[in-house]
Amino acid sequence: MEKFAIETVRLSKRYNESVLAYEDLSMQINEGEFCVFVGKSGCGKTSLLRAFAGLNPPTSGELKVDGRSLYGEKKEALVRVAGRVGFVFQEPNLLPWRTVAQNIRLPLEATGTLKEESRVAELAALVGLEEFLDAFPSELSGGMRQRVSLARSLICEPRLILMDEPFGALDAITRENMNELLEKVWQASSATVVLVTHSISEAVLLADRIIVMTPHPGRIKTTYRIDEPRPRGAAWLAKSEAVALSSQIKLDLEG
Ligand SMILES: Nc1ncnc2c1ncn2[C@@H]1O[C@H](COP(=O)(O)OP(=O)(O)OP(=O)(O)O)[C@@H](O)[C@H]1O
Repeated sequence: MEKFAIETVRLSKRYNESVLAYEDLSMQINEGEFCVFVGKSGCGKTSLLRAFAGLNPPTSGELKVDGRSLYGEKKEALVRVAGRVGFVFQEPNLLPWRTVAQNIRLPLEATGTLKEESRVAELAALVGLEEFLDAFPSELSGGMRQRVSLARSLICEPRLILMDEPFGALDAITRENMNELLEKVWQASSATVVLVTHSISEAVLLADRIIVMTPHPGRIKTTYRIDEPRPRGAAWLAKSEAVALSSQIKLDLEG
């Protein structure tokens, strides 16, 4: 039987009388799946991602992460999930006075799991920063900083990695490199990834499944499954199937 990393039933979030961020979202994200949300600004993607992380309770509906009701009465589900979720934001949010190694290590200190220290060098190597362990964020490019942020999100061996427009601030070539790296990191980790992006090509390149949302309030408009083998690379994006899918998603977003 398929295990779900995330399951929602009619999930909604209302901030106040005039702002309904997302509404009636029912979905199941499988364990190990790479699921990408695409939608215009304001369709509630960040609010939803933060709900998955245990940081922003929905107003109604059911949300299960790893089989447990996240905001139910038993708060231990929230605590359990918090330790096993990696979060990557648009900005790398590194502490400028700490080195690369010290930034990657931060979640270990926060959770008191210092025994996993050897993973710092291992993860720095995975994201290609083994030579920069002692460098400070000010000495790194934007792409390198985001690679530190990615390594930091992996340090607690998360079962679920939530990514909110992680490469939106990077130039096109660095972004392509980061996409390749992310696919590699995901395959090595077997974690579930939920990625929010405005980039259709990024979604088509990386996703097992794309969920297109409509804005005000955010609802699921369409879902696409992509079975193309990995690693995909630019050759996949040039295939007629990928081009047609990208055009369809563009139409969905405009419609
Ligand atoms: N704390 C809050 N209080 C009130 N309204 C909020 C709050 N956070 C978000 N909103 C509103 O909820 C709606 C959804 O916001 P959210 O940031 O989740 O959307 P988004 O799809 O991630 O947008 P973007 O792509 O621009 O990041 C927006 O109208 C936003 O202004």
